[in-house]
Amino acid sequence: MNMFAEFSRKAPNRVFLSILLGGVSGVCYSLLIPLILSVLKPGDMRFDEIAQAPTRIASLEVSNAPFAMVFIAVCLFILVSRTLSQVMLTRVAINVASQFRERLYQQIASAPLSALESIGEARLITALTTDVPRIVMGARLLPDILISMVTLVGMLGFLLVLNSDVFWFVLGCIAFGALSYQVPMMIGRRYFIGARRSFDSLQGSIHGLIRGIKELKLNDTKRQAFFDSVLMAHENEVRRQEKTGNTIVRSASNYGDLLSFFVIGSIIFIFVNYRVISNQELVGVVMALLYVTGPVAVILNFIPQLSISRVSMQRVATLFQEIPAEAIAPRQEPAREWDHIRFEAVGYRYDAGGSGFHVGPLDLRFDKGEITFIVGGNGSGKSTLGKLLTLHYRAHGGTVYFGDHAITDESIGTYRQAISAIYSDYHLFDQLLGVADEGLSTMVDHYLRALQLDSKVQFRDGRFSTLALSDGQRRRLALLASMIDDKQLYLFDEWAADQDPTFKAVFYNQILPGLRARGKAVVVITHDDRYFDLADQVIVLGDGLVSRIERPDRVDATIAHGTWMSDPRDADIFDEPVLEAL
Ligand SMILES: Nc1ncnc2c1ncn2[C@@H]1O[C@H](COP(=O)(O)OP(=O)(O)OP(=O)(O)O)[C@@H](O)[C@H]1O
Repeated sequence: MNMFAEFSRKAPNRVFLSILLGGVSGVCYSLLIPLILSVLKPGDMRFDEIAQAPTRIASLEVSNAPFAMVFIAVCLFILVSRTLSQVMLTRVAINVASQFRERLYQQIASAPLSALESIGEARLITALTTDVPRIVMGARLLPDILISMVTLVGMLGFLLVLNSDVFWFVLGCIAFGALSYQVPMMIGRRYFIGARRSFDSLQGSIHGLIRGIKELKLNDTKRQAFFDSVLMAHENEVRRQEKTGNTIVRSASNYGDLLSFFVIGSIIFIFVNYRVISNQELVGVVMALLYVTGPVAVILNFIPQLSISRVSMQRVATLFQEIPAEAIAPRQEPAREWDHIRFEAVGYRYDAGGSGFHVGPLDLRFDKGEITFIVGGNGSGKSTLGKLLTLHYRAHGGTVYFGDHAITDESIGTYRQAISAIYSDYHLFDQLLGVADEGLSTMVDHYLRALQLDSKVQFRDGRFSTLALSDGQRRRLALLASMIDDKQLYLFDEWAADQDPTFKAVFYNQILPGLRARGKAVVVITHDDRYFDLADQVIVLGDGLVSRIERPDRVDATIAHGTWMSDPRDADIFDEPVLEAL
């Protein structure tokens, strides 16, 4: 991916105009020297005649007034055109960066969950927070580099007019300098690539530090080991690579800085002995070369930074390639009515790069108006089955039916809309997104009371007043959001694990039966064997396969405990004494 090509593709007109302005500004910049020389050397045939007598302009005596005016005009023009060029190209750069991020957001949102799980959070966050700003930084340098290049070309043109021998000599020196400068730059770039790669691991360790702070605080030995062999190992690796890369690149760029002086020295000490050159020409050449020192320094100093940007550009490009688009047809069929979900020989295997764990083949059925418990030992494949059921994972074999409809690329998107799931690694948003406003506050307040959260959280202007809650309370708030969604299939992955016994009972004896009574298909991944009787079917998993399916004689908890967790949309239950049934 070429940064300049990307810019040109995004905003060709503006990029062209800014290059034009940058180029013109560079030409004007390179015209300043002949202009000054022509004032200092009146009578030189190469330059126009200039006025000798001072002219009064606004009580100031000005020599060579016409030249002075041209000089000021050129300076002002440089100021305006350069600024415009920089501002325009920087704006394009900011747009490109923002579009990069947006493309990443879109790609993340439309990638299969399995691909995101295997890429890992650390890499995605680093791309968004480190690589994209580096790309912008590189883009911001482009106008300066461009202007300096044009100045350099203009100055070479001036040398050609002055003395063609000098021109060829300087050109040869620049070619040699540029080539000899490239070798260390390439080596330095390798170190930057290495540092960038190590940065992903460092990011992962930083996550470990922040998320694992509680464990680390309780164990000094563990903390020390984590610092020595994980966090600081990555930190040192990044530091080492960046230092070495910078040392090489800095040395090369200083060498580049002095390039103009090497050329000047070669001309005044060596060249003059081999070719005829007048003193006036020599002064002109030296002035031109001194003048060009700045632009050369800009080009050479900014190139290292550009190479850092290029590394980031490549990382983002690789990431784009690694995140596959999910196989979902752009036009989705409307969902048909369904009363059950059926698995027919459904199988799923984690990539060989992951655990290689395999689930299935599974033949299962989940009915609306029934509660299914999925039980089994740790690692038996319960959550994997859950993700197959909620259509987050696509089966690698077999077919998932919603009613009589086999899920395909053309329908998976619409059938997903019928599902609400709370996984153990759920994310709680501080607002209810995509829900109609009408009656929302009343409904949320009802559920807040029912879930005993009304003294902790308020719902105002579409947001929850706080998410600073206990684990169990946060999970209740996630349940509230799920209830508001009012879907047809509910999946709870160990939802009740961190609820107190009272609320656990509420969940199993009231919330689940309430959902069943409302005709939802309810699937619960659980270890709470005390409540197994409540289920219509219990699927026992072992090592990715169904060990057995039980259908306990259930107590109809809905009838036993009323409609405590009913949807306020269904009935007028606002006056019901909450938890009275307990
Ligand atoms: N993202 C993943 N990448 C690779 N392998 C995975 C991934 N997630 C789970 N696995 C593998 O699949 C197996 C089953 O995991 P799963 O989460 O389905 O088990 P579970 O029954 O829900 O366990 P638990 O009761 O501990 O939550 C695990 O042993 C693990 O080897």
